[in-house]
Amino acid sequence: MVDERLKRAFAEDVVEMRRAGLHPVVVHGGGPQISALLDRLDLEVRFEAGLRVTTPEIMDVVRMVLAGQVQRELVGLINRHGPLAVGLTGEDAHTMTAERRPAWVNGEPVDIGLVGDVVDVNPETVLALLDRGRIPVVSPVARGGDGQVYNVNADLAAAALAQALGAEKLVVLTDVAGLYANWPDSTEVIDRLTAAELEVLLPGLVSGMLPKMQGCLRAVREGVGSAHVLDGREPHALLRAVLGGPDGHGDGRGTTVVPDREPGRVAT
Ligand SMILES: Nc1ncnc2c1ncn2[C@@H]1O[C@H](COP(=O)(O)OP(=O)(O)O)[C@@H](O)[C@H]1O
Ligand SMILES: CC(=O)N[C@@H](CCC(=O)OP(=O)(O)O)C(=O)O
Repeated sequence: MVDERLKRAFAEDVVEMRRAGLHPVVVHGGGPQISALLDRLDLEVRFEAGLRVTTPEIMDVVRMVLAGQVQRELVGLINRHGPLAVGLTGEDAHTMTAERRPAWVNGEPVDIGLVGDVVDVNPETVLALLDRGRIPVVSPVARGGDGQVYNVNADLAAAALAQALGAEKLVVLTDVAGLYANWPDSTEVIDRLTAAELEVLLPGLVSGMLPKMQGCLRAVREGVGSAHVLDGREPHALLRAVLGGPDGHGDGRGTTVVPDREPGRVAT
């Protein structure tokens, strides 16, 4: 999402999915763009357990960059192909409600400020947009029952929305080839694992991969058919994973997380 060519390819893929009769919903991030503006404003850029330490001042910047810059840009790129994309944040029509998310580092709780966990999703607005043939583009910002606005990690927001929509797939794009088995010592990608296998690996995961895989686990445990971590540096990785492949069910790249018992799979 910081490379013009890749951004255009992503928008094309989403439009192609729509044309193929699927109902894509985009939840975007923007960590690098937020960090760049914080730097310019001389505000601290700090992450704990893969989540940005978010003061009220930083929250204003997060919301401005996500809803005012990254989301607008994606909506614009998709809409080059027709009147398709409509942007919203989790705040709109209470699409997502958040609660302060605690973080633990080495077993100790750390204060990461206004970081939220999605505790409730009202998918009505997203469903209504899908019904009208639109492509919802959702920024991961949500209000709490306390009226406070929270910064939600994009992967966790996507997982919560996928769960509430009963999505067939959660697809997460990142800047590596997938979940590496032995990061940072090796770049051998784990191509497929079950929810139970992922649960075992989770405590050993660090930085941005932790919320990403927590999101994948949550999604497949809560009814999403499968979750995929793909290399977003490869143009059209999304379309290949969703429509490509000999069986029309992905091209086998990246990491796929499947529920513990896949529907239709016969136990042997
Ligand atoms: N096991 C792992 N496999 C792959 N990447 C990992 C792993 N553990 C940590 N990482 C780091 O996580 C990063 C992806 O997370 P993040 O930067 O938050 O991604 P995004 O911006 O795509 O959400 C990778 O660039 C890599 O530095
Ligand atoms: C709580 C938290 O960390 N929120 C993220 C929201 C954006 C995001 O998730 O962006 P990426 O997908 O590019 O990482 C942040 O402030 O960076």
